Amino acid sequence: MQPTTLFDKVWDAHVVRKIEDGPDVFFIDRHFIHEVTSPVAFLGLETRGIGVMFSNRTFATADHNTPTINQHLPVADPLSANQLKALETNSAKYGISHWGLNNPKNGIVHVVGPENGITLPGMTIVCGDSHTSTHGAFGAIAFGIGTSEVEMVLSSQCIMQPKPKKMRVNVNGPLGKGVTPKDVTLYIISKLTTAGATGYFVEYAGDVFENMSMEGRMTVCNMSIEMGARGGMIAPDQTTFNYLEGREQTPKGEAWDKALAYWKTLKTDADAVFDKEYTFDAADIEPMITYGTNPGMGIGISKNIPTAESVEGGKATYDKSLNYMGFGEQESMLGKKVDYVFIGSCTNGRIEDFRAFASIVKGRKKADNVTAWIVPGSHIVEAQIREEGIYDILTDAGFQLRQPGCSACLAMNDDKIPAGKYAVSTSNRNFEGRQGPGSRTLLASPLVAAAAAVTGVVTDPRTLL
Ligand SMILES: CC(C)[C@H](C(=O)O)[C@@H](O)C(=O)O
Ligand code: SF4
Repeated sequence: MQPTTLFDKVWDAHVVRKIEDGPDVFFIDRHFIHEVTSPVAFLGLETRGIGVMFSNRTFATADHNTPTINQHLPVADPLSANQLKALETNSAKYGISHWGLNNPKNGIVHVVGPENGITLPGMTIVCGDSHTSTHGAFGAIAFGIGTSEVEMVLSSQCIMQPKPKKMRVNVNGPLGKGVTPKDVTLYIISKLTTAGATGYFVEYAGDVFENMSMEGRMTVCNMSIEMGARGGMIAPDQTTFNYLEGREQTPKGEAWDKALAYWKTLKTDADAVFDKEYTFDAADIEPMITYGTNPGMGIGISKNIPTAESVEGGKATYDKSLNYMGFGEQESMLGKKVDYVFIGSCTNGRIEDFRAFASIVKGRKKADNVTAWIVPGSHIVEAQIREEGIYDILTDAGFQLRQPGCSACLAMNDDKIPAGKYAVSTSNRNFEGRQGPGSRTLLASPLVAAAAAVTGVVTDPRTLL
């Protein structure tokens, strides 16, 4: 038999119909929806007088427009309130499970799916949201779709998709002190650029990923789309199975054994061929930070901002970007003043991220010049933060814990970084105005965020560990 990749195995198992010279008709196991990209899709169903085909394969959670304080109060912003209401009403109308504000299972869609065992290996998963790639950490094919496709999946549980090309990114060797999964992904994107994986679906392989926790794998797969990839995935293994076993919606008893036997077959065969392959050495990766306005503009924290010649997009893009950020060519990032620190988002809003943040904060104090937004990815993460004593470490240091949501990741809610201010952020995008009009974002890991939060400037976390 022809050796095949993990991606092919999962893809081929879901093709409902092959269309000659056209996209495959593809079955979707799980469909996540949130308040931003679903209202128009539901409106479409209504206009056409059709319903939702598999409400039990569809899951709704509110995250983008939710406030992160006083969630028990009515949502003040009328636009946000409307979106949230629409999600609730549509879910009720079509019998879709809905985790709205104050539901103990509420949180960011890409955090709650895996946490509740809805995301499983070998599945196809979509959501009207680009960071759906996160779920690929479980060996699922997961990707973002547009609102018209949301309508298509709601009504037919299928989607039309051309098969992407395949890329493998290998990273091997032990990771250095203070080097986290976020640094691995920012490093890969800095090497491949934001367009380097356009048209590809990426499999991450090598011992760095084999030794990584599920939280870390989710961070890496989450950021895949920032290098243009359709999605990213990692073969399921014992770490995956341990994470999933016993979660609310994972199969139980005999069904678990049967699922497990199938999941164990989900790996790339030894001689399978990829359209493109990259291999990196873990020893070359340091804690990373971005200095520009796309996620590919990242450097090792001890390095200087590169010259225009070495940057994707050429001098015009480079100058515009540095001008927006208020930085100069060849400057060091270390010591730059920080106004805001944001830890959270579907990239770094899981328990392991708060553990990392607390490991630096413990016994130190928040810097006076820093406003910190500490935002768990879900209520379940929030509960873990309290149970594990992280809450006490944070409050002793002068930090406040907020309630779950996308928060300052994209500022569709009240958490906006003011114009001109610098934010060290554990999220995934540093585009102009992403965290609020005129805001300046430095993407980094939870360790780098913590180091900035206690010193008030960009600081190498290795000096505090
Ligand atoms: C609002 C939503 C459609 C968007 C996305 O697709 O990613 C958001 O989650 C983001 O991160 O920019
Ligand atoms: S946390 Fe950020 S990246 Fe993730 S879904 Fe929300 S807005 Fe998008």
